[in-house]
Amino acid sequence: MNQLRLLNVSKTYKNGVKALDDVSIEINSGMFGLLGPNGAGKSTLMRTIATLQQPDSGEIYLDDIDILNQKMELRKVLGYLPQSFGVYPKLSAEKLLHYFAELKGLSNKAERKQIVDYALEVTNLYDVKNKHVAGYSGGMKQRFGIAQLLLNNPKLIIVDEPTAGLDPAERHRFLNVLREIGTNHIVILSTHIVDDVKELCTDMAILNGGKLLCHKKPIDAVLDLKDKIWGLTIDRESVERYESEYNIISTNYNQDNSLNIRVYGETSPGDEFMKVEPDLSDVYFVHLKGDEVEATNPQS
Ligand SMILES: Nc1ncnc2c1ncn2[C@@H]1O[C@H](COP(=O)(O)OP(=O)(O)OP(=O)(O)O)[C@@H](O)[C@H]1O
Repeated sequence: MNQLRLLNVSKTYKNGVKALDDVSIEINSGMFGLLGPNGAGKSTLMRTIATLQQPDSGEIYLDDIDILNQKMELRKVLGYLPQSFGVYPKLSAEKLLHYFAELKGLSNKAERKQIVDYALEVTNLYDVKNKHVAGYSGGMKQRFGIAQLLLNNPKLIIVDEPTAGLDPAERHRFLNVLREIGTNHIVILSTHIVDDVKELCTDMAILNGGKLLCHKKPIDAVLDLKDKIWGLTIDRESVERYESEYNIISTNYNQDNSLNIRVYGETSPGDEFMKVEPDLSDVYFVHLKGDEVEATNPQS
């Protein structure tokens, strides 16, 4: 069982943006979702763990590897899929993987074939292994990225917003690949898509403005909101009035002139509201909203 530990990690960019603000967290084997809006600091955190940039302060350990001081040790057991990656030559997926495996020092042909076949199978690319990677769709390229990092037999896999540009079918396939490898590695998936975490992750944290707002199993985080989410359908004209009177955490427009609002409250906000089952989106919005309120009234 592997464990990643971050202790008081902070980073302020030269322009004054505090991208990481005293982040401490422990992450164990399995699928971990790091959820946050654009600009939350997710990429900064992923790149820092991947040793691609240095924090201003803090410590990071993967088991007994001191990541910030033993970069090469970490890189040997790391698989990192960045938000966007390079251009591929016109080579088949299989040839390219053999080439990468050779670069990694796997000189024994039989061993190399075994790991390349495994990587192609896990990522569902075996049937298209003879096609040029340059001609792959976005989703296939993402899966190829995973195949490539599996050659390392990594203990820690980091994927930074991998589903952002994928169509629903490709996204589904990609998540299935992650699900498959998540069982025996630490896999950290950064995303702003709540459903990615909902469908996949056994543990998660929410990051906003460089701060960790919540670290919980999705199932427990949803349970915490039981009996605290209230729904109501209103017409569009009344939106502003409800917004000023209630703690609305999300709104969903219907095809007619109405919209469904969801309100957070320990008790019913009013007779017209109905108690609704909480879901992971509620968890996300309740935390982001709470953070916003705290930022405007820091002393309360
Ligand atoms: N090299 C940099 N120099 C200055 N500011 C930066 C730099 N990189 C990121 N930032 C800022 O730091 C904050 C966090 O950025 P980061 O890319 O880590 O967030 P993110 O959660 O990954 O967002 P996104 O989903 O948009 O990629 C943002 O305000 C961003 O503008």
